[in-house]
Amino acid sequence: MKIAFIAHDKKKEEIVNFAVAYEPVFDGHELYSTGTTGKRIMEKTNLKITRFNSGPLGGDQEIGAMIAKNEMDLVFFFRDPLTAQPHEPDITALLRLCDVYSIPLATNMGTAELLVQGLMRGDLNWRMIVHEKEKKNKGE
Ligand SMILES: O=C(CO)COP(=O)(O)O
Repeated sequence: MKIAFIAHDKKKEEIVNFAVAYEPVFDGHELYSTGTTGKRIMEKTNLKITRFNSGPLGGDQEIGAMIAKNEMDLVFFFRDPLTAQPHEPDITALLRLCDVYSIPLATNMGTAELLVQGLMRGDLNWRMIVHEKEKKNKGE
C-alpha cells in the first residue's frame, strides 16, 4: 500500500509518536510524506519515506497529484485546526481529492488509530482491486 504522512507543525510530535508506535506495521508499505514531516519521522524510526516538498512549498500538491492518479491508498494528515496556514488552498485541494477518489483519510489521531487497525486487519485490501482494474483499463 502507498501511505502518506503529513502533519502541521503543532501536530508533528503526534504523528512521529504514531509512526513510532506502528513502525512494524508501516515497514512493509511504500511510504510518502511532505518534507518536514517525513524528516521528523525518519529521525525517530528506521522507516524509509519518499519525501516531497514541504507543505507550504507544494508538498500537499505533490501528494495530491498521486491521489489524482489514484495511486495513494491511505493518507494520515494530522491537521492543526487552530492555526491559519499560508497554503490553505493546497490543503483543501488535498482533502477534496481524497473524497473524489474515496481514499481513506485520517485528519486526527483518533481516526488514525482506527485506520491503522483496519490496515492490519486487511480492511483496505480493496485498494488492490482498484489498482488491478486500473491496470486492466490501461491494457497493462
Ligand atoms: O504543511 C504541511 C501540510 O499542509 C506539512 O508540511 P511539512 O511536512 O513540510 O511541514
